Amino acid sequence: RNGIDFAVADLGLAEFGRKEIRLAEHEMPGLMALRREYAEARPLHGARVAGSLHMTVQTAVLIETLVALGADVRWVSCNIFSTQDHAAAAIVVGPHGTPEEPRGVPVFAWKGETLEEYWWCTEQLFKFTDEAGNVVGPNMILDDGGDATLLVHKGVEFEKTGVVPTVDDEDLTVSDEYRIILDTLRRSLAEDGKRWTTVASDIRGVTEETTTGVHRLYQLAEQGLLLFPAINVNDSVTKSKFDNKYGIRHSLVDGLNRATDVLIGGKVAVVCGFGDVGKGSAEALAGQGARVIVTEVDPICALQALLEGFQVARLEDVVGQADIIITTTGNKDIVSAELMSRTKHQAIIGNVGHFDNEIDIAGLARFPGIRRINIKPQVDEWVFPDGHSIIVLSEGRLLNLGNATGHPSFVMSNSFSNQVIAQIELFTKHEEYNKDVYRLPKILDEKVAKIHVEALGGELTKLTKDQAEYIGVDVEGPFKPEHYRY
Ligand SMILES: Nc1ncnc2c1ncn2[C@@H]1O[C@H](CO)C(=O)[C@H]1O
Repeated sequence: RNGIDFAVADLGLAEFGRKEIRLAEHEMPGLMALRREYAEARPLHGARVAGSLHMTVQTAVLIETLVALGADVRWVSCNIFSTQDHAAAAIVVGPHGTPEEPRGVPVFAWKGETLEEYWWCTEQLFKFTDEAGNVVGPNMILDDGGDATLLVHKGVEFEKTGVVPTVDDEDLTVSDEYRIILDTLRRSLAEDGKRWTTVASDIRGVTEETTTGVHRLYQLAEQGLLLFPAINVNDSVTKSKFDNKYGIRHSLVDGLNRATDVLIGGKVAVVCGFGDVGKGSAEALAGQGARVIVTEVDPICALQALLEGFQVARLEDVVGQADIIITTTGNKDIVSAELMSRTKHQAIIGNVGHFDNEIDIAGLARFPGIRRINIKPQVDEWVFPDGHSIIVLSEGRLLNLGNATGHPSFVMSNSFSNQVIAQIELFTKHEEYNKDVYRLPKILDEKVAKIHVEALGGELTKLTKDQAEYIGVDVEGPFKPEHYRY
């Protein structure tokens, strides 16, 4: 309808979504400041931004900021459970449209997608139309976890040989999801053997939201396979030291409460990983009165956990004591089916790492005699033959977004201010960048922080020139050397 294409759950939810977007704007001072700063210049005019990032109310404010700066946008969620349908509807309808005449942004996302639907949605990202009505690709990617970037890179790889590899149906090491990706690319190769090569040639760069997606980018860069420049937004200090830590401190408990309403106080909670996300998770659970045990591979993070007063142990040694197990590692194969078979009755197992490979759901489903009882959407009870059961949240996917609404607006304002700055940087100065992974300069990190300090009523102290010289910095910053760890 009205020329824009979309696939969302229910445009009738748009009015509700619009109300929550309006309230969220007040809580996202960084994005609103960037709209004011760039309203005239519209630096993203000509940008065609393909966004793969949880379609939430907070992301809706990000999308409308990109549009306010001149961008043409298409959007999907980066997770099958994280879409907030009322936010998706409001973005499609737009601030001036109606459900009958939507005039917003093409969105392909709904809460509860199948994996096949998820990858169909992701494919739609790459189908912009130019003024003449021709299908053209994006010239920017905004990614969270790297699935959009992966599709382009795998597509180009297979177009080089003209072959998409086949995988043995019995090969358990190949995930169902990867089989779907291969099928998607097999179909597109048959339709047009140069499609993804053409798409990649137009892309000026990608800006990546999260730890896991950043790992993938560094791996591609190290292998010399990165097809376009990338900005690592995750490692802006005002992203990872805020969103990853204080965002999860808010949304983990929100997810646990909405999913199970189990009292956390007095229980034993095992937090796997003590990075930024693990730190926020442990603090939140301890704040609710849980006795927190941390597992870690990194002695520095383990020492931090010990000095915060947490026990540090191996999961296999404490799994029998745990009432709640939360994975935050960004790694894979953390909680095996065998370990889950040894938990207390009705122990809660959940993940807040980006992908669903931290908890072995596939192995759990193959456990002899296992029974799955769906309690409600994104809450499953798995009953072992011995009669004890576990409660698994969001099928091992991000429970803060699957069982709740993710991080709150104020903390996402910090993250998304970095996203917008990074999009402007790569779109307008892409010739200055090689096919490598970059971070934003500290002075921009401090700019984002300053907006949010002032929004919370914080009063910054001014350095005198003498003091600035004494510590070897400029009065206006940056205030720390590159190697400083916050
Ligand atoms: N409410 C939210 N809206 C959009 N993205 C979010 C939200 N909460 C958390 N995230 C992001 O989700 C990724 C992990 O996929 C993060 O690193 C966070 O920045």
